[in-house]
Amino acid sequence: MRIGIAGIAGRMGRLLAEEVQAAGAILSGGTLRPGSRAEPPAGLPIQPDAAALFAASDIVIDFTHAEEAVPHAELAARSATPLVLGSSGLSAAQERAVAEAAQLVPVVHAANFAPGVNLVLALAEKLAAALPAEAYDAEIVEMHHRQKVDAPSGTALAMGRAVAAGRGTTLEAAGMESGRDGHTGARRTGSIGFAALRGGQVVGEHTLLFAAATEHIAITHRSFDRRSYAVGAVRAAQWIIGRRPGLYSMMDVLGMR
Ligand SMILES: NC(=O)C1=CN([C@@H]2O[C@H](COP(=O)(O)OP(=O)(O)OC[C@H]3O[C@@H](n4cnc5c(N)ncnc54)[C@H](OP(=O)(O)O)[C@@H]3O)[C@@H](O)[C@H]2O)C=CC1
Ligand SMILES: O=C(O)C1=N[C@H](C(=O)O)C[C@H](O)C1
Repeated sequence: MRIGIAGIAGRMGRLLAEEVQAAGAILSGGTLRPGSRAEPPAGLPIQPDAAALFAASDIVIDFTHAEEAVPHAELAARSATPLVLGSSGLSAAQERAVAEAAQLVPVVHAANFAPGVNLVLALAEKLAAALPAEAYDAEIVEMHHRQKVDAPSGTALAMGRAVAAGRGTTLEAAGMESGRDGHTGARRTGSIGFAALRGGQVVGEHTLLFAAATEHIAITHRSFDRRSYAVGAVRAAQWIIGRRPGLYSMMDVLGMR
């Protein structure tokens, strides 16, 4: 199996290259951002552009940037090359375009490829179904390294969606309260709150709180090593081969639904 890696010089790209090789797959190459000054990992094949990467690969893994998600999904559909997509911060229109491409080619898009986070997402939905939204306010706090460019994190949004699903609604309908500042007014019942911290080299921390008048429940997931994401993404790449076109999640890969 030939696996290609978009953004091979990135924090995730480098680890993905190692994990593809550790899994015994062939690393068909990687791409750099046009004009990039980043040093690619020594000895790894660099493709001139994304089209060449897709042509040389049986599967492509993309952990780059939201802006690349749609062009990469379209290339995947055109070349019938399954895609494992990890980038976060996609707009609603970008999410829709990826879903459209996934009608033609299998795509795994996950906010977080670490197995533990996916268990937390399942738990979040169950807790939200059991705890009345009128009494238990759902708040999500996340912290990441100072280089992260999008907020709230994709994982925090996935937690919000899981809570909304448990309450029989959507995140959009429930309402997001994000980045509170100034005279915000009182919290709206049923809305889902988000707070994003950035600093140092925190790999990724997420806490989901259900806060009521007399008690609160908190579930925290902490990632200490990006390798758990890379191992999960390579597992998704091995799983996706031979699947029907469609948009899959890490829950599908882990057999959790
Ligand atoms: N789903 C998951 O489990 C996880 C998802 N992520 C997500 O993966 C993405 C990448 O994270 P990370 O590896 O930390 O980021 P980095 O900035 O370290 O790496 C991004 C790589 O993509 C390249 N790139 C290509 N096109 C673009 C573009 N348009 N804008 C910016 N970079 C581009 C960069 O090139 P250059 O080197 O020239 O800048 C770089 O090599 C993020 O969206 C992050 O949120 C991260 C970890 C886990
Ligand atoms: O940018 C990161 O680093 C991470 N991004 C993902 C997200 O936005 O949730 C996953 C993980 O938290 C690390």
